[in-house]
Amino acid sequence: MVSYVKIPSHLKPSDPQGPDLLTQERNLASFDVKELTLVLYGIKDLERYHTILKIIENDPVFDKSNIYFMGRNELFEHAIKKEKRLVQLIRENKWKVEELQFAEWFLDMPGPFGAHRGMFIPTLIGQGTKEQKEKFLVPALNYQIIGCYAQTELGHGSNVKGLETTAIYIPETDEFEIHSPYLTASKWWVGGLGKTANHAIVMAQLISNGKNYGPHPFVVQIRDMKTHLPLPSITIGDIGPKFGFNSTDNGFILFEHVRIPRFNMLSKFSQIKKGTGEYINPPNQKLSYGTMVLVRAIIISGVRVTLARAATIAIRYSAVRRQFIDKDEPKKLEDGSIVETSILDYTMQQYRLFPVIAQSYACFFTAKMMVNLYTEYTKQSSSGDYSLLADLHASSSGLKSLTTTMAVDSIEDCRRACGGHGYSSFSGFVKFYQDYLPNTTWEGDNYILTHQTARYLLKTFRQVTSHKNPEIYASQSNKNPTISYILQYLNEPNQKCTAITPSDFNNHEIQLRAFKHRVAFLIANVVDQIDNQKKSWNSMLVEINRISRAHCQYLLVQNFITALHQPSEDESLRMLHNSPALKEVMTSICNLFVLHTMEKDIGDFLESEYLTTPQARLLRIQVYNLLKEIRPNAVSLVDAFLIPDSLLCSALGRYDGKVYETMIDWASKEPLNGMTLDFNPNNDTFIRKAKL
Ligand SMILES: CCCCCCCCCC/C=C\CCCCCCCC(=O)SCCNC(=O)CCNC(=O)[C@H](O)C(C)(C)COP(=O)(O)OP(=O)(O)OC[C@H]1O[C@@H](n2cnc3c(N)ncnc32)[C@H](O)[C@@H]1OP(=O)(O)O
Ligand SMILES: Cc1cc2nc3c(=O)[nH]c(=O)nc-3n(C[C@H](O)[C@H](O)[C@H](O)COP(=O)(O)OP(=O)(O)OC[C@H]3O[C@@H](n4cnc5c(N)ncnc54)[C@H](O)[C@@H]3O)c2cc1C
Repeated sequence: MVSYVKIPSHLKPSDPQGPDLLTQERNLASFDVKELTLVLYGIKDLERYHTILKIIENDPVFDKSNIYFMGRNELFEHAIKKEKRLVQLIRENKWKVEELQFAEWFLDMPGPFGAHRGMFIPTLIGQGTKEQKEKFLVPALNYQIIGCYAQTELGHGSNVKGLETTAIYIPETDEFEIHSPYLTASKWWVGGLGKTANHAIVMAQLISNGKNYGPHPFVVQIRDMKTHLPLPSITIGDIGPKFGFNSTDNGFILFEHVRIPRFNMLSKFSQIKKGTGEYINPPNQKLSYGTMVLVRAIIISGVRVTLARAATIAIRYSAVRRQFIDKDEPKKLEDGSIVETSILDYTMQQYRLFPVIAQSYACFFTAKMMVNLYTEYTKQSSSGDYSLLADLHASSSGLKSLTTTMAVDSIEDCRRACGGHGYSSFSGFVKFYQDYLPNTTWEGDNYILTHQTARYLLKTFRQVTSHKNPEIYASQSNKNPTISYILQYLNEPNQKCTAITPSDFNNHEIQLRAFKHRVAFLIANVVDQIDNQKKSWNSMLVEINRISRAHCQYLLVQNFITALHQPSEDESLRMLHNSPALKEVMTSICNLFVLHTMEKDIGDFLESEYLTTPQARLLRIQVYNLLKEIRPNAVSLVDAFLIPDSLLCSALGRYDGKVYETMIDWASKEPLNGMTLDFNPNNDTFIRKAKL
C-alpha cells in the first residue's frame, strides 16, 4: 500500500523500554504458554491451525492491508474474490469442515457464501432425504449451486409460527405453490440472497387440503443458472447498508405463485403424500427448526475466540501504554529513572479486563460441553430417539443468549479500555464489533431465546415438585443439572454460605452451592408468581430473563469447575490435569470468573439470602485479591489464545507491541492524505484535487 505522508526520520522512541515491555511481561509467566495453547487447541487442531494459517497469510487474494479503507462495494467485491479463492483452496487441498472453519476464522470476512456453508448445507444434511441430498446437497458441496436460508420476513422473524409465506400443495400437478401474499411476507435479511445465491431454502407455511401444518423448509431455485437473473415471478434485491456485515449481500425476495415440484419439500421428517396431499407427521414437531439448534450450538462454540480476540488486543495494548506517574508506587527503571505507569497496573483497568480473559476460558469449557451434548443428541436421534432435544434446545437457546451478549459487552468494554485509540478502526475493534454484533439477534433474538430456556426450567421445576416423592428424580441429577439444583434446594431451601474470610470464596463447593441455590430460588419464585399469584407471562418477562441467565451462568461455572477437577478422557483436560502450573493458573482464572460473575449479580445472591451483606464485601475483596494474583500472567494468558496478528488486524494488539509505529504507518496510508482537500473561506467552496 502507498504511504501518502512521509514520516520524519529523526524521531527517537520516547519510551526507553517500549519495545521490550511485552517481553518483560512474558518473562513473568508462571506457566508454559505453549503448553496452555496445546490444551486449548489439542495436538491435531494446532497442526491444522499452522497449516491453514500459512496458506491464508501467503495468498495475495486474502491481503487485508487495505481493509479499513474500503467502502461497501469494495468490501463486497473483496468478499466475492475471497469466496472464489476459498473454494479453489477447498478443492485443491481437499479441506474438510475442520480446515474450512480455521480458514473462515483467519479470513474474518463475512461473505456471500457464509449462509451457503452455515445454513443451506446444514439444513440439507439435517432435513433432506437420501434422494434430496443427491439432488441438492452434492452440487451444493461442489459449489455448483449456491444457496441461502430464507426464513425471516419483513414482518416476522422471531415468531416463526407467524411467517406469512405459503406453500400450498396442488395435487393436480403434484407441486407446491410458493407465494408471498403481503408485503410483510417478503423474506428479508437473507445472507447471500441479494446478489449471489441461485437457490434458497424457503421456510413457508405448509398448506394441504386447506389445512395449515406450520412452517416447513422448501428448496426453491431463485435465479437462472446461466443468466443469473431472477426466475419469472420472483423479485429479489439487496436490503441496503447495515450497521456492519457490509461485505455480505443480505437480501429480500418476493414470490408470486411460484411452482416447485413436491420433491422440493425437505422430507426427512414430515412428508406430503402424492395426489392425496395427506400429511405425514414428524417424530417431533420441532424438527423443522433443527438448523437453528445446530447453528446456536456453533455460535456458542465461537464465543471463546471472540472474547479471546478482544482480550488480546486490550491486554497487550494496556501493557505497552503508559500514562501518569503513580505517586504511591512510582515505576523505576534499573538506572533509577522514573517512568509513567503501564495502564495494565491500574487496578481499575485490571477489573475491567481480566474478567474478559476469564470469560473466554469459561466459554472454552462450556463449548466442549455443548459439542458433547450435540454429538450425543445426533447419535441418539439417528436411531429415532429425540429425548435429548428439549435439553439441547433449552441449553443452546439460553447459552447462545448469555454468551453472545457477554461477548458484545466485552468487546465494547475492551475497546473503551483502549481509550481514544480504541475508537480508531486501526484498533481492530471497529469492524470486528460491527460484524460480530448480529450474533445477539440472528438465530433468535437474545431476549426471546431466554423464554425458551425459562419454559424448560419452569416445567422441570413443576415436574419435580409436583411429585409426591421428588427424590425419585435423584438418579437423573448426575446428568441433569437442573434436577440436581432443584433437589438440593427442596432439601435445604434456607441454605447459607459458610464463607468467613475472603479466601473461603475460592472454595469450589461454596461457589457451586451459591449458583445452584440462586437459580432454584429464582425459579421457585417465578413458579409461585405464575401458578399461585396468577401473574401473566408478559408481566414476568424480566424474571424469565433472569432465570435463564442464572441457569446458564451456573452451567458455565459448573463446566469450568468440573473441567478442573473431574478425571477425563479428553486429551486437553488430561494435559491440564498433568501440569500443576497450568492447573494453578486456570484455578485462579476460574475463581475470578465465578466470583466476578457473582459480584456483578450480587443482588440475586443477597435476595435469596444465601449471602449476607458482610459476606458480599468479603467476596469483593477476594475479587481484588485475584486480580493481583493474575496480574503477572495477564499477557501470557492472552498469548496462549494464539490469535495471529493477521486476524487481529490491530495496531494496538500486535504481538511485538509496536503500537505507535503501526498507528502512524497505517495513518499515512489513509487515501484522504493523498488528496488536497482545501476549504476556501472567501467563496465557501471546497477544492479537491488528486495530488498525483
Ligand atoms: C461441509 C460444509 C459444512 C460447512 C459448515 C461450516 C460451518 C460454518 C459455521 C457457520 C456458523 C454460523 C453461521 C451463522 C450464520 C447465521 C446467519 C443468520 C441466519 C438466521 O438468523 S436464520 C433465522 C433464525 N431465526 C430464528 O432463530 C427465529 C427464532 N424463533 C424461534 O426459534 C421460534 O419461533 C421460537 C421463539 C423458539 C418459538 O417457536 P414456536 O412459537 O414454534 O414455539 P413455542 O414457543 O410455542 O414452543 C413450542 C415447543 O417447541 C419447543 N421448541 C421451540 N423451538 C424448538 C427448537 N428449535 N427445537 C426443539 N424444540 C423447540 C419449545 O421448547 C416448546 O416446547 P414445550 O411445549 O415447552 O415442551
Ligand atoms: C446480519 C443479519 C443476518 C441475518 N441473516 C438471516 C438469514 O440468512 N436468514 C434469515 O432467515 N434471517 C436472517 N436474519 C434475521 C434474524 O434471524 C432475525 O432478525 C432475528 O431472528 C430477530 O427477529 P426479528 O428481527 O423479527 O426481531 P423482533 O422479534 O421484531 O424483535 C424486536 C424486539 O422485540 C422484542 N420482542 C419480540 N417479541 C417479543 C416477545 N414475545 N416478548 C418479549 N419481547 C419480544 C425482541 O426482544 C426485540 O428486542 C439476519 C439478521 C441479521 C441482523
